[in-house]
Amino acid sequence: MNKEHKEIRAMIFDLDGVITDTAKYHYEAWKLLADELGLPFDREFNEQLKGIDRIASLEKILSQSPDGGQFVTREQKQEWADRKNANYQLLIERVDESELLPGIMDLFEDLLAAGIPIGLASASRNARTLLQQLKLVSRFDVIVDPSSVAQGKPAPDIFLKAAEELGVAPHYCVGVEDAEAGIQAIKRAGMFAVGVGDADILSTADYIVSETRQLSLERINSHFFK
Ligand SMILES: O=P(O)(O)OC[C@H]1O[C@@H](O)[C@H](O)[C@@H](O)[C@@H]1O
Ligand SMILES: [Mg+2]
Repeated sequence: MNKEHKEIRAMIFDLDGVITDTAKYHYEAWKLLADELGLPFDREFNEQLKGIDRIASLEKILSQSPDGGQFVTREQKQEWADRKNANYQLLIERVDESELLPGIMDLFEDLLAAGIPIGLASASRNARTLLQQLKLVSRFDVIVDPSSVAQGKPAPDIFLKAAEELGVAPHYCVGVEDAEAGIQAIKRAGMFAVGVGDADILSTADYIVSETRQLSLERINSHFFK
């Protein structure tokens, strides 16, 4: 592709840990369940669960048990996943606009002013509820339902679906993520990946900031054009 014609035509966001700090509530909700099941679980292990859907996350936790969780039935897994989700829904009940991460609203304003559409590519089935609580639903041109894609992150499906629904070719899209699995998904989709968080964990991103307050359209643009 001719570099001179390269420009950002869409920005596609993850939700948990990028727009709002719900990543901490996912951790707490899994921790409660893991403690009940007597399974080891800490913040370091939790890093592997970021971006990963509910059942796949549970399976990773169960893989820590002596038999690797291989004899757990589908029904039992569903029951535990539902229990984690009930824990999580209690924790997010009171989330409102005050829990928007710093700099996100300014970035959305800049995107709006520049006419760049915004998509949501969250693995969470609670995403729409959270966007409602954050009063953000109308900000998004596209919200992909994670149950509508065949494979979760790190597969590229959800980012590709967002780009398709926005009508923008992937190489004109920027994806923003706080999880390793999410960065992999963006890269596999052929998009420019912005990582928010630890540079060691997100090392395959094209541009990394440690906090959302450092995100700006101008800075992302200057790296996109490199
Ligand atoms: O259980 P939910 O709300 O559908 O979320 C699925 C996944 O959504 C992702 O956004 C989170 O990073 C994961 O931690 C979470 O497991
Ligand atoms: Mg995330």
